[in-house]
Amino acid sequence: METYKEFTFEAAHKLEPYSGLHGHSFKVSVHLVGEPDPVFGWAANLYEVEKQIDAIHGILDHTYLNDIEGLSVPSLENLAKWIFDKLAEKSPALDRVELKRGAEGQAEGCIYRRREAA
Ligand SMILES: Nc1nc2c(c(=O)[nH]1)N=C([C@H](O)[C@H](O)COP(=O)(O)OP(=O)(O)OP(=O)(O)O)CN2
Ligand SMILES: [Zn+2]
Repeated sequence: METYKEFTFEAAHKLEPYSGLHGHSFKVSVHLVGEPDPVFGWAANLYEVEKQIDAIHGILDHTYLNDIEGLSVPSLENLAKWIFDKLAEKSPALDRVELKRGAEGQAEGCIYRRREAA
């Protein structure tokens, strides 16, 4: 069983030497897997996951990502891993984080999976 929760945030960044200061709408999909609860069937209670997501949203939304600790180089890949690591601290069922930026049909993104964590 796999459960997911999406959230979005707006943020600015730069990635020298490839891009100067500019902004994006980011979309994040948080996926959770595990043994289903015998009563509710879920591997993770979204009510609990949403609390963790709200905390991360509060750190990222309407910010300059380069200024956030651990995000001085805010590529898609580093940002997906940063979100994964923050959520994994309190969400043992976390399996992967999918991160996208850009309009539907033109989006670019990356997926960070638990098994990549060393
Ligand atoms: N694998 C990755 N490659 C690159 C990344 C990345 O995050 N992962 N990032 C960049 C630079 O940021 C590049 O300059 C992209 O700039 P950005 O504005 O973020 O994206 P686009 O150039 O595609 O512009 P749109 O706003 O999406 O039109 C390079 N490589
Ligand atoms: Zn960018």
